[in-house]
Amino acid sequence: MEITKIQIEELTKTNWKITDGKLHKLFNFKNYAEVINFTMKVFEIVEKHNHHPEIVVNYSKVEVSVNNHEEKNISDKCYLLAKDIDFINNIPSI
Ligand SMILES: C[C@H](O)[C@H](O)[C@H]1CNC2=NC(N)=NC(=O)C2=N1
Repeated sequence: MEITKIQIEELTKTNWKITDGKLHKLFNFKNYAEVINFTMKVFEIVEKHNHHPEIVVNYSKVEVSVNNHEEKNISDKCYLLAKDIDFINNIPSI
């Protein structure tokens, strides 16, 4: 099922954006240790969701992008994954 406008509005409040047809968020951290800690937690929940985002890892930031591969759209699975990633990160990034 495709993501709803209400779900998009909700994710916008925690700085998720839609770029190139994907749900996208940049997470900032103090250092690489924090980056890896966060990324490992993301790997864990991704397997539970069976929905796999693109993850770009940098020294102090992690970029997460997700869409539905076949339909090339953003679905409720993307929404649920984004919510869970926010949950493990706890504090919304700028
Ligand atoms: C067969 C398998 O469940 C699907 O291909 C899943 C796996 N992980 C996925 N991850 C993402 N991001 N999009 C998908 O459409 C997708 N499809």
